[in-house]
Amino acid sequence: MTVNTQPVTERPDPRAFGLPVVEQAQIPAELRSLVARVHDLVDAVANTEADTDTLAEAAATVEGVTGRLNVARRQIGTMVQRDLQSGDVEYGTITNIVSGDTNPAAPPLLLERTPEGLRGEVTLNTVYQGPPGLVHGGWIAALLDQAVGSVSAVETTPGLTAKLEVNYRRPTPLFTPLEVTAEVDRVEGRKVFVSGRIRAHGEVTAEATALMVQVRIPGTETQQG
Ligand SMILES: CCCCCCCCCCCC(=O)SCCNC(=O)CCNC(=O)[C@H](O)C(C)(C)COP(=O)(O)OP(=O)(O)OC[C@H]1O[C@@H](n2cnc3c(N)ncnc32)[C@H](O)[C@@H]1OP(=O)(O)O
Repeated sequence: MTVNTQPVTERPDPRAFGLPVVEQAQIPAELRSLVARVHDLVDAVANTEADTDTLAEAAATVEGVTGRLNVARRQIGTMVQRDLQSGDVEYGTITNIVSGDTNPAAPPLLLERTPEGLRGEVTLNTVYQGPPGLVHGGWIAALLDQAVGSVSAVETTPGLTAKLEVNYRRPTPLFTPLEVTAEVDRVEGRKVFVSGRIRAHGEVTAEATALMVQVRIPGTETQQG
């Protein structure tokens, strides 16, 4: 791996950019429970064949609960600080659609550091369905984008996806543990070349290569190129 970038120890703190940061351990258990219940609710709604009286009652109940929760909303861009088992600190948006702690629509994908990069496991239900019984191709890309973006952020500094190429090798099944891995291949100035894979039953179902461009950090332009 060619490394020509900022040392990891200089990873920017989102607070310096005016973004609120919530420590993962400080997310209340009650909120985590609510997120899990609503995650299950989305699946139930997507698949229900309940009678119309039950549907109308459920809609009214959910509308009421939504109103009560909307009384106090977080600032857009709120970040969560995660302390990885490896001792690294990672920041992500708290509502990130793939891995956000408070997003009931997130599967969620939780990634941990390995000697090669990052690794996580996720099992998707019919909310993520594309073809019958299979994961939607856009969601496969989303999982891979998150994994390669995260490995770039953890191993170098945070960036945005400039280019993502996905090869769909085999159908990716629902209700099956999927292994997601990502690694940094090389770094050239602000350009971080990364790759990722999804495996089901040990077989690669999709793989991606991507270019992440590191975010410009004020005061470091000459180091970053
Ligand atoms: C803290 C939280 C962490 C949290 C952890 C993060 C996990 C998040 C994972 C999800 C990631 C996302 O979804 S990100 C969201 C989707 N992506 C986006 O919205 C990005 C939209 N695009 C952009 O904003 C911009 O194009 C950028 C930032 C990518 C690049 O703009 P820039 O910063 O002005 O840089 P620029 O000078 O143009 O390019 C720098 C170098 O990269 C090359 N380059 C740029 N784009 C491309 C390209 N598509 N293909 C080839 N090469 C390219 C240029 O030629 C140049 O090479 P050279 O001349 O230097 O050789």
